[in-house]
Amino acid sequence: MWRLVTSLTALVSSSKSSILNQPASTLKIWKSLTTETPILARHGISTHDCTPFITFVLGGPGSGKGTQCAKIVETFGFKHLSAGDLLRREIACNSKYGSTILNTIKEGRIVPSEVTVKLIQREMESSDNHKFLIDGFPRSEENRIAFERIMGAEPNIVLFFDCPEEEMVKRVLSRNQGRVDDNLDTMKKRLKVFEAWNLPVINYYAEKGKLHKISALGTEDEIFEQVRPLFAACEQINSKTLLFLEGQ
Ligand SMILES: Nc1ncnc2c1ncn2[C@@H]1O[C@H](COP(=O)(O)OP(=O)(O)O)[C@@H](O)[C@H]1O
Ligand SMILES: Nc1ccn([C@H]2C[C@H](O)[C@@H](COP(=O)(O)OP(=O)(O)O)O2)c(=O)n1
Ligand SMILES: [Mg+2]
Repeated sequence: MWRLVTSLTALVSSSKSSILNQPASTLKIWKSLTTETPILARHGISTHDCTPFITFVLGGPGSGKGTQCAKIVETFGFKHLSAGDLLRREIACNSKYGSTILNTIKEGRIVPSEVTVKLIQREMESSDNHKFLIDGFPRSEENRIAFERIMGAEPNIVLFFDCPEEEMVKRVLSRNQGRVDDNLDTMKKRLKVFEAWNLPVINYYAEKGKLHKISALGTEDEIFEQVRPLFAACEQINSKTLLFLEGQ
């Protein structure tokens, strides 16, 4: 359950994290509680009042978004929603949008926002979890605005895996998952699309003070050590807030 808003300032400044490329004073996080406790009940806080905690996970193709999301899920219990996976599922089940999505993905372009947001919405609304990692979304300002309009929500934090193009190309070409877009031709187009459409979204969240830029070079574990402090800080807030409530 997600409810109170707490400032991370103290926690972040004591975490010695190098990933926070913004003043800690601008960082706000919603308190997360996954279970109803007597302490909460005494304070009139119910799990029915849930507001989701939303993390957008951005980065170029092959920057390691999916790999790091799996680690966040395993360590912090988030629900992982990969926009690309949801779209590929539509192709696989021959939905009415299937062939349009397939052609768009092959050409390295972005699927119309209405389609992608509806898929994300369906998953969020049917999930018992309230902590979401939305991976590979928003990929354009149009995506971002459609999400805000349809869901009436904004992300609490945004991760950006910053990776040199050369490394992204290398990783995508050796990904070996049988994806129709993992070839040099589509990859070149995807990199152009990333620069033209995704970078403005990244800049938007940087200006809003929500962006956490992470260097995507290094081993998977080294990269996760940059990610971990962010979510660990959220967990620390949970326990501190509970202790605070307990003292009331
Ligand atoms: N830190 C890393 N170093 C080397 N290869 C990586 C790293 N992280 C992920 N990979 C590999 O690179 C490929 C792309 O990673 P993936 O998580 O699918 O990226 P994205 O979701 O951003 O496209 C995968 O084959 C993955 O195993
Ligand atoms: N928000 C999104 C996310 C993905 N897509 C489409 C277009 C993308 O090139 C493909 C693949 O996305 P995916 O996030 O799975 O790709 P990477 O993991 O970054 O390689 O899906 C989209 O149209 N809109
Ligand atoms: Mg991915």
